[in-house]
Amino acid sequence: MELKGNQVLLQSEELDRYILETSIYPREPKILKELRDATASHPLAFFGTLPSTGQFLTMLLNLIKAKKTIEVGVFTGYSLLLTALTIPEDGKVIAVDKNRASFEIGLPIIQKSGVGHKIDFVESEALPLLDQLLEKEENEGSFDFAFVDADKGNYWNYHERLMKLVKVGGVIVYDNTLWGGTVAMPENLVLEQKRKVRLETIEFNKKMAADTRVELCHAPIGDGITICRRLC
Ligand SMILES: C[S@@+](CC[C@H](N)C(=O)[O-])C[C@H]1O[C@@H](n2cnc3c(N)ncnc32)[C@H](O)[C@@H]1O
Ligand SMILES: O=c1cc(-c2ccc(O)cc2)oc2c(O)c(O)ccc12
Repeated sequence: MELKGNQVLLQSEELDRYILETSIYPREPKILKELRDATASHPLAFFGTLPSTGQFLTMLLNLIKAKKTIEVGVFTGYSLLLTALTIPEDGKVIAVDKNRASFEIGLPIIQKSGVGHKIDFVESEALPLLDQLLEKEENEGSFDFAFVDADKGNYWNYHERLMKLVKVGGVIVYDNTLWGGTVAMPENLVLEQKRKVRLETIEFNKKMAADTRVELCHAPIGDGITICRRLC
């Protein structure tokens, strides 16, 4: 069956709600909830990183003690704000999005949070920005962490660049890599508007699975996330 709405990959929406209400919403920082609420009336509100994914990203950032990070795909800033809240006072997140207007919806909340100074937002297509970062030798292997949540057809292009920017032992997370569960469905059961990204995601997942440069974990959190750790 096609997955819709909040893209629940679990056995039931009730189980998804159970996890949210038991373990996620009560621990979600108030300022992130505020940003989520400010995004709720946006016609593309479903773009926002899911709180389940956000909670996992926060734990991962803490576990690896991430200090210098990159984010590709900001929208109104949910994952960006959680990153800035989690990295240390002298940490930095370089965030790129081709659309500044959506970032500006979250900006007043980010400014109020007191962690805005850790954020360098760049309005740009992501590929040229990553290429620009790579032009400076000092950026190579200098990032602890990257989160990618933008155009799915470019994920492999982002991966090739991020593999040079992230240090050996650093972590890259890709969002939406189960694409509402459609990656495992026959095409004829998938809504027409989801088919292109489904094929792009299947192709990306195949390439990632074969990439021996990384340790890999493909986890059914949120809309599916792929976590990879650079090995060499
Ligand atoms: C799903 S949203 C990101 C959600 C965000 N992580 C959050 O927590 O709310 C995807 C974003 O990627 C941006 N985007 C899509 N293609 C892009 C590209 N080629 N370069 C830069 N940004 C892009 C869109 O403008 C959009 O804001
Ligand atoms: O419904 C979407 C669509 C996208 C998307 C598709 C194609 C692009 O070039 C950029 C973005 O991304 C989404 C996403 O990241 C998400 O978490 C939920 C829904 C969608």
